[in-house]
Amino acid sequence: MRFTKMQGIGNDYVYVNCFEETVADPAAVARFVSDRHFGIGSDGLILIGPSGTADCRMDMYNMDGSRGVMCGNGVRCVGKYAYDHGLVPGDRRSLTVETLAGVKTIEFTVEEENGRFTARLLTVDMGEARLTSELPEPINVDGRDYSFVGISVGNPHAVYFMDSIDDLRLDRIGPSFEMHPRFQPDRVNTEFIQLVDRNHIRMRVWERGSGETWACGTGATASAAAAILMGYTEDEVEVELRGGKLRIRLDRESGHLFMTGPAVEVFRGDIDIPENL
Ligand SMILES: N[C@H](CCC[C@H](N)C(=O)O)C(=O)O
Repeated sequence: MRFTKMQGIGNDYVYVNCFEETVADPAAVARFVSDRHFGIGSDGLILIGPSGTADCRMDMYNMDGSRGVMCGNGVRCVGKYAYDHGLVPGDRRSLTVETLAGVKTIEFTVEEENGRFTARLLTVDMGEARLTSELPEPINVDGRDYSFVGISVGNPHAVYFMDSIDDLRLDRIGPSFEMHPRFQPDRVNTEFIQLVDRNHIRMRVWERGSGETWACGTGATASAAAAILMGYTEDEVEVELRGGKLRIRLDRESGHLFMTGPAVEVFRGDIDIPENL
């Protein structure tokens, strides 16, 4: 199976061009390729395929093989892949990607790299955020009291505003937030936010199905929406994550949130998928 390894501020996935390849059991392949010791190493698997309603389609699978509805860092990389690999005409500076959370429109700038034009900075219309909790809602996790803001941007997020986030042992506490009864049966992506000022927040994330990742585009979008809703920030927020920074902007007229960030191709390869996955 030919693949392309790409990352959006450190949130790395294995991408497969399903215009050319067929992946019979994406959940099993996601678990196999994501393994950082016995596979390629990634936060999951993303399939880029044909669409009847957009320039292409994105299907995203977490490290544990569970299917995600939407992936912010992933859809930027899909946009870059589609442009760089000629899935759309070279004079385009925007394209559409079909996802389980609807068709997303991406605008991008193009740079010349090694004599080729390539998309590097991309802005995604992430649509509207939907509040899924009280503002905020109290919760007890492992005997400790917290409060969270529940936000859906197609996929579910629970946003916790903390005094500090660097000392959090997400490897220990993350599963308790993901598996808390309040968020079953779907589980939830959990963001821990430290406010810097009215235009900057810092974020760490424990992702449903992937654990702590170095960035989460939908999580950054949900967190900015929560911070704006709570009155903590202005309508444009820089979100600093472990792997880099994203810019989230709320357009009050449309109610849509726009996420801007980079997308990088790391390497290409070919891997034999075992029969008995
Ligand atoms: N890393 C992704 C989020 C994937 C969400 C996935 N963990 C789920 O909802 O199951 C992002 O950049 O938005």
